[in-house]
Amino acid sequence: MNKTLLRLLAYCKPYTRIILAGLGFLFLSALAEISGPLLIKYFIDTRLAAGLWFVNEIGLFVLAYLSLQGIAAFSSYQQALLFSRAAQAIIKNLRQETFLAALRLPASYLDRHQTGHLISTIGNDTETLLQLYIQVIGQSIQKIVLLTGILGGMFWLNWQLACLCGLMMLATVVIMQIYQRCSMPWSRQARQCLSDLNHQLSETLQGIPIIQSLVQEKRFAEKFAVTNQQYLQARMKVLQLNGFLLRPMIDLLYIITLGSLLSWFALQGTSQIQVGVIYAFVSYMGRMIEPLNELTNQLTQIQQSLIAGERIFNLLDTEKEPSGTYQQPVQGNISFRKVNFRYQKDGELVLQDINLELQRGKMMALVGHTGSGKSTILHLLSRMYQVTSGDIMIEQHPIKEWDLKSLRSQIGVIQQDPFIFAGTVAENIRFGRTNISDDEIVQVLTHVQWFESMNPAEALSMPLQEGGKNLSAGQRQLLSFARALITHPPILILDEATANVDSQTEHHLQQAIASIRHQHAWLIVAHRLSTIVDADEILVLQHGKIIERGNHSALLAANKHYATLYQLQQMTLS
Ligand SMILES: Nc1ncnc2c1ncn2[C@@H]1O[C@H](COP(=O)(O)OP(=O)(O)OP(=O)(O)O)[C@@H](O)[C@H]1O
Repeated sequence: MNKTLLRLLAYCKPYTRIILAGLGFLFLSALAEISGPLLIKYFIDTRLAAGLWFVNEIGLFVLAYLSLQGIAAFSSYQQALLFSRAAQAIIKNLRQETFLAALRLPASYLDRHQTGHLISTIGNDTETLLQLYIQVIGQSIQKIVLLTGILGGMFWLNWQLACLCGLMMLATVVIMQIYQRCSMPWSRQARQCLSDLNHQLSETLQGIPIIQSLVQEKRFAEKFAVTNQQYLQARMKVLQLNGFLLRPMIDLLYIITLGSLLSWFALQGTSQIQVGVIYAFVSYMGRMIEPLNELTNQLTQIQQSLIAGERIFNLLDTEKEPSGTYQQPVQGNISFRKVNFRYQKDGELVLQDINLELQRGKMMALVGHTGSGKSTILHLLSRMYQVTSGDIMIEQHPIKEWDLKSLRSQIGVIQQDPFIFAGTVAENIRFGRTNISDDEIVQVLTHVQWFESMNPAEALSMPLQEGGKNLSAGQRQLLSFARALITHPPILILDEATANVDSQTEHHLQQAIASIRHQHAWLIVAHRLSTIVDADEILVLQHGKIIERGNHSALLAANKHYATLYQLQQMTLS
C-alpha cells in the first residue's frame, strides 16, 4: 500500500472506537442492501412463479423489504456521521501538528521556502485530507464492502454469471490503475499551482502599498492570471481523463456485462434459470454501477489527498533546529573563534575568520557597508543559523550545545523593522510571559520614552493592528526595545534599532542605554556612526571580514576605513 496512505491511516488510531462503530453500521447497511434482491428473488421463485398468492405473506414480504431498506438508509447515515466525526478530529490534530512544525522551522528552511506555500500546506492541504478520511475510510470501504457482498450474493445464485461480473470488476480495477497513473502528474501539478497561487496572494497582499505606488497592479494581475490559468488547465486535464477515459470505459464495461447477462438468460430460457435469479442479477448489476461510479469519482479526490499528504509529511519531516541540552544563566561572555559562515551549502562564504570577545557591561559595534555581514553575525549569535566552521562560545560553552529555548530567552533582539502582532501594546510587550506585571510594562515604556508620543493612561490598552500598521516606524522600534528590555536579558542585540526614531528620541534612548549599560553585553549594528562612538570596541567589516577594530578614537587615529566613513557622515550631516 502507498506509504503516505499508510501513514495517514495511522492517524486514525486514537479514533479506533468511533471508526469501529462506523464500520459496524457500514456492514449492516451493506448487508441490508444485499439482502433486498435476495428476498425479492425468493418471493418471485417460491411464490409468484408457483402462483401462490397469500395476502398475509405479501404484506410480510413488503414489510420485510421496506425494513431492510430502512435499516440500510439509517445505517448508512450513521456510518457517514461517525466517519465524518473521526475525520474532523483527525484533521484538527493534523492541522495543529503542521502549525507546530511550521513554528519550529529553522531559518534556513524559511529562506528556501515561500510563505504562501506553507500557508497552502497548513490551510488547503489539511482540508483536502478531510475528504480522504471521509471518503477512503468511510465511503470507499462502504462501497468495497457493498461490491464484495453483491459479488458474494451473485456467486450464491449462479457462479458462472458471478465470474462474468467478477471479471468486470477486475477490469474496472485495472482501468482505475491506468487512470491513476495518467492523472497523477496532473493532480500533482494542480496542487503545486494552488500552492503558487497562495504564495502570490500572500506576497501581493503584503506588498499592495508598493505595488500601488509603482503602478504595478496590471503586471501582478497578469502574473496571477498565468498561474490561475495553469491551475485550471491541470484541473481540466484531470477532469478530462476522468470524463474521457475512466467513466466511458467503466460504463462500456457495465453495458457489455449486462448485455452478456441478458443474452445468457435469453439463451438459457426461464425453464433452466429461475425468474427470481434473473431479477436478482439485474438488480445487483444496477446496484453495482452506483458504488463503482462513486469509487471512480473518489479516485480523483483520493489522489489529490495523497499528494496533499505527501506535502504535509514533507513539512512534518523537516529537520528541526538542532538543540543542545546545556542550560545555565548567561552572564554575557561571548566569543567568536575563527567563525566562517555560508547561508547555502554551495554558496559563498558570507563571513570569514571572525574573531571577537565580548563581556557583560561592554558594548561592541559592528559597522561596514551594506551586505558586509553585520546582521549575519547577529543571526549566528541568536542561533538562527549554525556556523559553517569555527566556534561561538557563550560562557565558554559551544553555542551548539546550549538548549535553544534557554539560550534565546536570555538574548534580547531589537530589530530595525520589528514585527508587531495584532493586540494591545501591553500584549505585545508581555508576549505570553504572564509573570510580567502592568507596572513593569509602564516602567519599561517610560524608560524607552514611549510616553513622549502617547498618553500613559491609554498606552497599555491601545489596540495595535496587524504588523503595527497604526504605529509609526519609530514607535514600532520603541515597542521592540520595551519588549526586549522587559526581561533584562544578559545579552542585547541591536540591529539598526534606532534607525527610525528622531534625533531627540534617539538621544533619550542613548541615555536609557547608558543607564543600564553595565547590566548587559551589547552587540550593536549601526549605520549612523554617531550612535556608537562610545562603544568599547568597533569592528569594521568588509565582504564578511573584519578589516579594522578598536575604539572610536583609536580608529580615527588610524585614519583608515572607519575614519573615512566617519568623516563622510560628518560632512553629510554638516
Ligand atoms: N537568508 C539569506 N540567505 C542567503 N544570503 C543571505 C541571507 N541573508 C543575507 N545574505 C547575504 O549575506 C551577505 C551579508 O548580509 P547581511 O545581512 O549580514 O549584511 P549587512 O552587513 O547586515 O547589510 P545591511 O547593512 O544592509 O543590513 C549579503 O551578501 C547577503 O546577500
